[in-house]
Amino acid sequence: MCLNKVRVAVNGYGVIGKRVADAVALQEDMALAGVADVVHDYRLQVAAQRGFAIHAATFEAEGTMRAAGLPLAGNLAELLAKADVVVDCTPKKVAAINKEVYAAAGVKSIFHGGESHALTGHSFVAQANYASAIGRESTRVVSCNTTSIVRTLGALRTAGLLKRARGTLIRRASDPWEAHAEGIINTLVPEKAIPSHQGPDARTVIPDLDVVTIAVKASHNSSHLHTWWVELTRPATRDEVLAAFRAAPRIAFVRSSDGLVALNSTVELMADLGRPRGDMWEVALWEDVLAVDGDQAYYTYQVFNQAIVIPETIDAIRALGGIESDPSASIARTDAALGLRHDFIHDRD
Ligand SMILES: NC(=O)C1=CN([C@@H]2O[C@H](COP(=O)(O)OP(=O)(O)OC[C@H]3O[C@@H](n4cnc5c(N)ncnc54)[C@H](OP(=O)(O)O)[C@@H]3O)[C@@H](O)[C@H]2O)C=CC1
Ligand SMILES: O=C(OP(=O)(O)O)[C@H](O)COP(=O)(O)O
Repeated sequence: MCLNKVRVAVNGYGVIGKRVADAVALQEDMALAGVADVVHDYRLQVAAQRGFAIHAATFEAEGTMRAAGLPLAGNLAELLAKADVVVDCTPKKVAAINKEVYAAAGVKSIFHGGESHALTGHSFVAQANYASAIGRESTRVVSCNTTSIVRTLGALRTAGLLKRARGTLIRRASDPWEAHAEGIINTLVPEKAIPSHQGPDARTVIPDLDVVTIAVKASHNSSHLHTWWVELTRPATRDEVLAAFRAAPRIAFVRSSDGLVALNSTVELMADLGRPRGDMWEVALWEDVLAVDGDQAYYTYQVFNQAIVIPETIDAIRALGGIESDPSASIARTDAALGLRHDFIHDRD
């Protein structure tokens, strides 16, 4: 570590990588060593404008990036030489090949939800298992959907209320930047396997969760929506269930009565709040769409997939870097630096 700051490299400057780079730059205990990628279009040109040190991730990319006029600071090996931790944000299945490269360079590595649990043997959601990641060589920040599942079911579990949960995930078809290249129009596409992979994936973080998920791809690109039916350990009141969610980090209540009636409403709200890229890092849980009937609870929330894993990634860097042993302290530090809220409209604190 350098002057007690963890030096962080980001490999893959796409939807997740560019947000990780910005978030790292905001942390007082981290320094962004640079970013690497293989593309030379507007995405990396903007990174150059932001003053980030840009590296070519492959030999082939070096020539095309130079030819496009990108100010290259070096190759991937040179980036790794000035980093303590690398966050791999390359596309699914590319990342796995990189693991040995990182290990050989003596750099700790963080992967994302497109990779398997087996790649690192540890899957990360800060509020659930930060402590077991401290000092590890690598971990995997689970996907956006799985992160939301662990945050919300973890909240009910911490309150002693969770028996079993069944959820339906209505997934966005593509990310906005690539909507021209792939997408679904005027239909819904059920995922072929039940359970969909997110429920089992949540068990890589909390092994004893009784959870089943079904997923459907829909023809929008803004974010995901989950509906849940949860059997509680005992009859409870609506207020008790709300209190369990309120006590957990990174869950923000939204209300239809505030005009927040759909996925696009919160997307608009984030823009109005001046959030970078309109990002929502919190799970947005509809307070007035939550019902409890004896030992059965029903609720709905939104997962802004492009940003929800960013706070977790920052905490994972702190855990692997070994600079913070208290999970709550890391979560608080991350959330303050990024500006997470418990409620976007009303003062809940
Ligand atoms: N998108 C999302 O909402 C979420 C994604 N994730 C996970 O995050 C990870 C990254 O996904 P995402 O950000 O969406 O991916 P993107 O496709 O948006 O970005 C990946 C970037 O890495 C580049 N790249 C391709 N090959 C290499 C390589 N060999 N070395 C370096 N860079 C390379 C890509 O270039 P090119 O475009 O040419 O391929 C692209 O610029 C995945 O594991 C994904 O599952 C997790 C939560 C949410
Ligand atoms: O939206 C995502 O990726 P995608 O490009 O596979 O749709 C997030 O990584 C969530 O993926 P998940 O559906 O595996 O939880």
